[in-house]
Amino acid sequence: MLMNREQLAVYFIAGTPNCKQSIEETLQAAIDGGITMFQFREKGKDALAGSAKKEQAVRLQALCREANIPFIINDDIELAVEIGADGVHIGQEDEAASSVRGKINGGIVGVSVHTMDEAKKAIADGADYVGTGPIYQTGTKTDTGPVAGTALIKTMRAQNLTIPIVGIGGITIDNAAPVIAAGADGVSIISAISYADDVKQAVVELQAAVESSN
Ligand SMILES: Nc1nc(C(F)(F)F)ncc1COP(=O)(O)OP(=O)(O)O
Ligand SMILES: [Mg+2]
Repeated sequence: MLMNREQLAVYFIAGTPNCKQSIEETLQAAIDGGITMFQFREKGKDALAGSAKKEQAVRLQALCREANIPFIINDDIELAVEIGADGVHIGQEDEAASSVRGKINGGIVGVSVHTMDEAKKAIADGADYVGTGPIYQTGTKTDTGPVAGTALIKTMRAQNLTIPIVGIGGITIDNAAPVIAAGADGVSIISAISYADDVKQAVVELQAAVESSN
């Protein structure tokens, strides 16, 4: 699936451990609010595995297909290939984007980067977008590096790297605008959506925050 940078605008990421309600209800409400891309990141305590994880992925993939938004799987390349996901997101400890691209025939490949060298390697390897952070303090990912702010986003743009960039880590309605102002094409959100009292409204407000700073 070809990706355009506008699809990164409000990129919802979630796994079953991150959701108050059922992940299906949360995802559908987020879709109704206007998310532009979804990533199934089934990680951490109580995360599903094996056939339960695959069946959950297939149900979420169907919701995304119905809404015509890309369905991305984090880390689990084999599962992405098996169910025909629209793409994968990989970290520095996974195989290179170049070899992943070969496996997901035309799917989207996103890479987590924390330095200019990692960003340049991801670009050379053919990544469709890079994710960088944590922009702010995050409560979700326990093994993050130090809070990075928007420095790497600004540096990448200052050096005329044009690859689509999404910021991640502690982003909320109130602090999303600076991420876009720094040069990111979108924001990746877990808790500010999945734990919102009104998921749909939270997405609507995030979309407005992103659009206001474009
Ligand atoms: N899942 C992610 N998605 C993004 C995206 F760009 F989509 F916002 N950025 C970063 C991550 C972090 O992924 P994770 O598997 O927890 O850690 P690591 O990067 O160390 O593999
Ligand atoms: Mg990973």
